[in-house]
Amino acid sequence: MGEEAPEFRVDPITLGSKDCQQNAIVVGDKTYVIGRTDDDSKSSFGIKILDKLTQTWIVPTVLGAQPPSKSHSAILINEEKILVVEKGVSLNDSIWFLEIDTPFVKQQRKIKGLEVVSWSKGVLGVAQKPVVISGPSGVGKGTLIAKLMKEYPSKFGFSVSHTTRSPRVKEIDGVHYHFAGRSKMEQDISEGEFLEFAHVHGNLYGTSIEAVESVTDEGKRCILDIDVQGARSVRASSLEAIFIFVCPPSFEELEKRLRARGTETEEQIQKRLRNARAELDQSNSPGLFDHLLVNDNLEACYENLKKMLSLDDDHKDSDGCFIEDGKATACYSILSKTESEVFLQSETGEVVKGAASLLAVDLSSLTGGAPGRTRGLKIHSINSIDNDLKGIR
Ligand SMILES: Nc1nc2c(ncn2[C@@H]2O[C@H](COP(=O)(O)OP(=O)(O)O)[C@@H](O)[C@H]2O)c(=O)[nH]1
Ligand SMILES: Nc1ncnc2c1ncn2[C@@H]1O[C@H](COP(=O)(O)OP(=O)(O)O)[C@@H](O)[C@H]1O
Repeated sequence: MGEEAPEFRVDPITLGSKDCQQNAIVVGDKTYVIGRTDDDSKSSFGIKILDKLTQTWIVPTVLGAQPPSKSHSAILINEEKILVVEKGVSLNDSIWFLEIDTPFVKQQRKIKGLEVVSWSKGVLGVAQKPVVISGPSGVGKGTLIAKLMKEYPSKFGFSVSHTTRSPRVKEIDGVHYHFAGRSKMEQDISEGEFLEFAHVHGNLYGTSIEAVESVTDEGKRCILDIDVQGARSVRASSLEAIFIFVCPPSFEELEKRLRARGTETEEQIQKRLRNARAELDQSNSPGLFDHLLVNDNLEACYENLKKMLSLDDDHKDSDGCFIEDGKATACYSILSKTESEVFLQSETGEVVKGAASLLAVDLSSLTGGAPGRTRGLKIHSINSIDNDLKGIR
């Protein structure tokens, strides 16, 4: 256990009304005041920053879904983020990060030219790596993914992309794609809500962070069907994934499949075939794809895909990391912190079933962050008698 970090000062202050609880966190020349405010019976989190140099208050633009705005305690984790622990909600919903200077916040500050902070929800456990599947139009990506989802409905979940293209006859909004208007989609991209986006065959396509996170929240492994540009962007992002490129046995067979599918006009088919050549050329880009999969015989190809996925099966499902009864209402507040752990104490003093009156939150292997989730939290009980991680399934 390390020493208390001396440079982090936390001054929880409770102002006048019991409806307005605020925490002041000092970070260099700035003081972040995080407070619950009740306006017109609607409770929300207010955030203000006092710049000590200029003695002025700044109201930042706040990105991300905010915590439930019950009572809370807060502590500075490092110069990038503040941990906020909510009381009166389930333990699974109680851990949040207010990002004040992460790479995402820095980028958004630059884009907007404004002071920005962003919320990110803390999630226990690590998830299995998402699977990115790319390949030319008509090669059989959708067919392979549909087979996988049918055979393993509780193991895999599909990342539903946004697109500005029109729906095909059998496509359902929200299931195959989120069919979106261009201006709204462009605005959401500029707000930082997308993991990646690309112009493909004349339309805009993109993966929202929520599309991936919501699958992962369900404890499923996320599958992304995206083009090569998208795969490149995901490679460059903080999302660790495995990348598979599906190739046709020949260009002639690709053309045959595309025509047989009967979903595109001749002009659209020609455009897809032109783009297919470029995509096939890029499939060998060094360091981009982990696996090349030839889709000749469908059943044989599907078996190969399954083999590829089990090769990467080193991460266990995340449900092993949840505190038993993490859905029960909890009332923890921050007690202290070390380099990598924050200690929480139950305010009611009573032991929540499966948890404990004293918890250690291990922050050493956090991944992700605003505007999605911060994953990789580990929580264990440190009750004096019961020090054996009782309560961790
Ligand atoms: N970059 C990116 N590409 C996407 C996304 N969703 C779909 N695509 C790709 O866009 C291309 C066209 O998809 P679609 O219109 O469904 O046509 P299809 O490939 O002929 O079935 C395919 O290469 C998809 O992999 C996305 O969210 N991002
Ligand atoms: N191995 C295969 N052999 C023959 N036809 C295939 C094979 N895989 C897929 N198809 C067919 O090819 C067409 C294109 O497949 P699809 O999954 O829509 O491709 P993509 O999603 O890559 O655009 C579909 O009509 C599908 O039934």
